[in-house]
Amino acid sequence: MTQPLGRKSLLAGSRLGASAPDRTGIVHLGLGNFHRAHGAVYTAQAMAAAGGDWGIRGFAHSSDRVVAPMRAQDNVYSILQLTERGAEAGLVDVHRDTGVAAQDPAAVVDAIADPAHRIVSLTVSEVGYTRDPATGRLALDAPEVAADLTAGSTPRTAVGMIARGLEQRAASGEPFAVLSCDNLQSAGDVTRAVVEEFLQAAGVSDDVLSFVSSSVSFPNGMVDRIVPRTTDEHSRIVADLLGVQDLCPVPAEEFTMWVLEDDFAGGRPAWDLAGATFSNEIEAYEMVKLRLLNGSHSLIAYLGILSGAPTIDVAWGQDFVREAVLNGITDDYLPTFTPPTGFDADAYVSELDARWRNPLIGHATTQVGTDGSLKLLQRIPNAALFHLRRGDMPHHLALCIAAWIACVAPPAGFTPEPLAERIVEPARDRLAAAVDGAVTVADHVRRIMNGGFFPDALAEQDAFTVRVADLLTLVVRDGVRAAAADVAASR
Ligand SMILES: NC(=O)c1ccc[n+]([C@@H]2O[C@H](COP(=O)([O-])OP(=O)(O)OC[C@H]3O[C@@H](n4cnc5c(N)ncnc54)[C@H](O)[C@@H]3O)[C@@H](O)[C@H]2O)c1
Ligand SMILES: O=P(O)(O)OC[C@@H](O)[C@@H](O)[C@H](O)[C@H](O)CO
Repeated sequence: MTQPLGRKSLLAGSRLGASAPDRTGIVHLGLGNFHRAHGAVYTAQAMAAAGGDWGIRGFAHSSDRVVAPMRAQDNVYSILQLTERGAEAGLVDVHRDTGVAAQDPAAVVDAIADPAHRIVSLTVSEVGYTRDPATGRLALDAPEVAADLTAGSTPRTAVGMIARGLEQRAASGEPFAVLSCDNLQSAGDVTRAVVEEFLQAAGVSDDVLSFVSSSVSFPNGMVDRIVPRTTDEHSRIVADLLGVQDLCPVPAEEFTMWVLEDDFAGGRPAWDLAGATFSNEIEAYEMVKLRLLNGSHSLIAYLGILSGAPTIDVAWGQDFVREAVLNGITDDYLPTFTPPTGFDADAYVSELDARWRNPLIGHATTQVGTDGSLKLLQRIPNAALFHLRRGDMPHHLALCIAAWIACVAPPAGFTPEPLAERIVEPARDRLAAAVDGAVTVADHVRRIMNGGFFPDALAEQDAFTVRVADLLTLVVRDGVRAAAADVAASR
């Protein structure tokens, strides 16, 4: 009989952060699995190595799915590391308080304003930045942003809560850092831009704007660890390994990486002692991660879903997927950026192969394929434009978009594998409205490419739209393997 997990229970395995004080120095927005297996672990390790009042006050965005079990076990939880050698579990004890932003958004605003806190970190997913896909700027017309900007309202979006928190904080003048840990290109710069756009639209004083520009830093960074959703099986393995019943364990691969700009206006934990790298080459690291890993991940996911593969390792085990992805890395991604000093592309790709092959991870293709309308923006347009502006066709990037459309906005008469229905796609209704009445696949694709789902610069590239349409036609008529074969033959 296993006992419930909590600070007072008998604990087995390694426990990170056990000696941490109760004071909190970091506010975290987005208490999902990634933060709990990445930033939280680095912070616990940094505190174990060097101390500091860096305990985390964590907020989930809207549901208590994670918060309720976290609270029931004193905010302690386990990481289940799924390695080629088998599973290993350890406990993380670094969250000192948890809550749900939607239930008490004012608490988030106050926590950001509280001078004791020196960092707000974010894993709110690409959706959480409330940006307009066509312009990349804060979506001032989106109903949730407009509501946050209404005078006297309590903000509910992540950007609104941060902006109002900084507005309050300006009174104390205490320096602060806003640290995005989402898969965004130039994550810090993007976050600063949307927060400042919010403050300007809200008509705050010049003093507040000058506080944010001079005393609040928005470091850029690259985050990497594959962290799937938790299943009952993960809980069972943790119970076996640790002898405790954890209600919210987090499964994760062994690999972990964090590269950051060292620009924390109010100080930071000793994350370097926990294995994080501080570098001035963040953009280069981001390119490697967002294009080679995330861009390829999307292609594996959509080709996998269209061929009935439920997980990344199963999709990756298919020759046509491996061929498309590896050729896509060589032809379409690697030429588009200057990698960081000392980067070894062959070694990186071989490590990716091992990570995607890991059968214990069970990373659902539908999880990776979720929110594609926002994720693909980080992974495809800039790389595609690099080639198109030189007169070259990035066939694999076109294939990725065609496969995404086949999954989430299939043309009339085409029904993708049932897995496709499990993809959470916030733009599904808008996509359906855009293609309503389309008579040909070419028309279907043109309406999407020109419908505000992609940056205008990509929408203007007619040849790319035509190539996406050709590939979608092949998917519909002959299947996804035929489309991938056409891409292979076009190299
Ligand atoms: N899981 C991974 O492998 C991984 C790896 C690297 C980076 N990331 C980054 O972390 C993000 C979260 O991943 P996860 O695995 O924790 O996912 P998750 O589904 O467990 O958590 C998503 C989090 O985003 C929050 N969120 C969702 N919509 C929001 C909105 N509109 N506004 C504010 N918050 C919102 C949710 O409350 C939740 O905390 C990813 O989108 C990605 O940017 C994840
Ligand atoms: O995390 P997302 O939702 O942005 O994208 C899904 C995957 O591509 C991603 O989670 C990777 O697993 C991760 O970025 C690896 O570090």
